[in-house]
Amino acid sequence: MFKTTAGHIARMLTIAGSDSGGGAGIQADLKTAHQFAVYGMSAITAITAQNTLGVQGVFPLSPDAILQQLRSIADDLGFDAVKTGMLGDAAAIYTIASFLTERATCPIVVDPVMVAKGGTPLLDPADVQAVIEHLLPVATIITPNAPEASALTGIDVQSLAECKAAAVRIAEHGPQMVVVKGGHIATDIAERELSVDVVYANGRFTYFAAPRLQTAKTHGTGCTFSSAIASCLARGMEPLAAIASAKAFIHRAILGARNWDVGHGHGPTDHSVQPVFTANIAPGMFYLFDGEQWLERNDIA
Ligand SMILES: Nc1ncnc2c1ncn2[C@@H]1O[C@H](COP(=O)(O)OP(=O)(O)O)[C@@H](O)[C@H]1O
Ligand SMILES: Cc1ncc(COP(=O)(O)O)c(N)n1
Repeated sequence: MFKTTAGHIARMLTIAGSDSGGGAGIQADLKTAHQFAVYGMSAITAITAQNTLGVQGVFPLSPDAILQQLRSIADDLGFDAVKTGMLGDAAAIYTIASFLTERATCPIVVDPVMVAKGGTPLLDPADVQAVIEHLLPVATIITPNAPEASALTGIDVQSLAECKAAAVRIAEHGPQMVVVKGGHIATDIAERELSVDVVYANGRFTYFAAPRLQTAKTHGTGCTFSSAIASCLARGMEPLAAIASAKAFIHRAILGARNWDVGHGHGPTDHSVQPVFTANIAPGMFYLFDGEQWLERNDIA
């Protein structure tokens, strides 16, 4: 059931690429919004011919085609949160950032997508500067993975300490909150292999950890995570609670699809798992998700 407040239905807009394989991009974003009982809309930036083995083709849409979609949505439907994913090139990034500056009065989650899981570039490294100059200043929350945090800062991000250093550097460009995701780095804490997402805002770090799941079925994890954050923000949740819910959701989604037989490579996650809504998240703490709930575990940090 959609969450309504006096007839208002929470609405989330994704500005991203299409994944023909259905596991990442706008397909992941809309499935995620639906699972959070949020009304999802999309402005498509590029069409990819893609499956779990890799990306076979990329067909970008013109900045004008992107802008017309955005105007159609803004002129009629409106939105309570925006998420951006794969954007194409510097011209598309500039068009989208200008639109958001003029027309968005809601939270904006930027997932700075650069490379697909199989290794295909989805953004030319020459266009990273456009992300820094135009997109970071409009972002409420930015969610780079470790290689993206490296590309945005020049810091070789391979450890928790480097995640923290990169987060501080990225925040200097304007986003209110930075989440450096831990999917790509091995973090052993108290003899447990964890996937730790580091959040930085207002000079403080908050940590969201979950056991690292041993599986290659992680296609679309970043898309799913960022659209879950945007969906929670659209529902009016606080940013840290939104990130906790999103991390719990992606953990359950990876777990849910571990025995799936969809595709022969990096398989998709299970977007039909149940969201976890968490209210009591305090800044500056270390949280561990046990599959059901968030536990405050400053003892293991
Ligand atoms: N093997 C894993 N086990 C548990 N959580 C994971 C795993 N891989 C990724 N995640 C989580 O999925 C989300 C996306 O992370 P990541 O894979 O780093 O992003 P991206 O898809 O952009 O590369 C993060 O919350 C991360 O902690
Ligand atoms: C259209 C599109 N957008 C984004 C990704 C990145 O996927 P991931 O979430 O696994 O980083 C992708 N593979 N395809």
